[in-house]
Amino acid sequence: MSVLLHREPSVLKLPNVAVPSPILQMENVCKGYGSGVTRNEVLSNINLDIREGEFLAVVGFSGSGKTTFTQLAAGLIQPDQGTITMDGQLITGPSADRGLVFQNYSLLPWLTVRGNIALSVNTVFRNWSRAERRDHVERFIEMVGLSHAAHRRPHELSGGMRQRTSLARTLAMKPKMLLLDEPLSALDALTRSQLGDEILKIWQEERQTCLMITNDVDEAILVADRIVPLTPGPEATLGPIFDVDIERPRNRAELNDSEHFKSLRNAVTNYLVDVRQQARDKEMAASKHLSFRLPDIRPQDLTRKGRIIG
Ligand SMILES: Nc1ncnc2c1ncn2[C@@H]1O[C@H](COP(=O)(O)OP(=O)(O)OP(=O)(O)O)[C@@H](O)[C@H]1O
Repeated sequence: MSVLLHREPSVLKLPNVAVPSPILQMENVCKGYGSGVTRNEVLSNINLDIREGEFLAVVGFSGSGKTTFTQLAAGLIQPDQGTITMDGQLITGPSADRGLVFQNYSLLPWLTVRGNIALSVNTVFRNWSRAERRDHVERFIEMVGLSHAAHRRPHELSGGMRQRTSLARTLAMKPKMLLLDEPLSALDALTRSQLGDEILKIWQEERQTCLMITNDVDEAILVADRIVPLTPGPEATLGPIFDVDIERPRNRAELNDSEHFKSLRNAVTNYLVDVRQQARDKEMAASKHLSFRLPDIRPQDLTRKGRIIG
């Protein structure tokens, strides 16, 4: 096995391998916030095809614009320039086709686990019979291992259980595409790896197209078919695509001993470290040319006779 790095993903030619058609496409997308001197150009010239059925991970540093990227894909915000399409249709707002799981759960506090999931199911599948909807809700509660806690409200759940509920609620709506915005980042290390394994298992069963945003390279390699780094901001953009050609099902413990896993981890990490260093060098060089014009102030003699201080 080898580390495949595609500097030009669009011209990639893989012999005898049919590349699935893209489900979501971003073309020359730019997004910033604010105006005038406070304007912050967050993302610049983002081009990406997300293929039907693939698990794609975007990895980047904190503050580089990962959440902005997910919100654009979800349709919660609009690009300043460029286009984002799903199945060829321009994305102009949120849709049940794209299910979003946030890092902070966003559950309704007055509803139980079952109630939170049922609310979404009842909204999306209005035409189903009551029994169908009930069975569907129970299936997803079971899928995320929360049958024993289905009657509990969010404040009675651990962080991991809340995130499971959030995941089940989104999965139960059967979106064509899952958008996972750092779903594990608020969790402790043990729960993080456990839920990471569960997400992977569920994805292997359901095979929905999945876009996961993360700052954890190991996590990305464990779950993804392809990894794309996001360079540091401002004007963050996507780097080269790394293929994760590691057979599935993948096992976290076995991967740790795999030479291929290690070389891929080094390749992605080195790329991220390099681009961060370049960004810092650029910042340093720019700051050297900065000159400040000091105001022309004449010092006053405050000890002059007759002058009262205090
Ligand atoms: N609504 C907004 N208005 C103004 N600035 C914003 C807004 N949302 C994000 N930003 C700014 O855009 C930049 C990128 O933020 P974003 O949350 O997308 O990054 P991130 O990579 O998800 O960060 P983190 O890893 O810390 O969650 C930051 O400088 C942030 O302050």
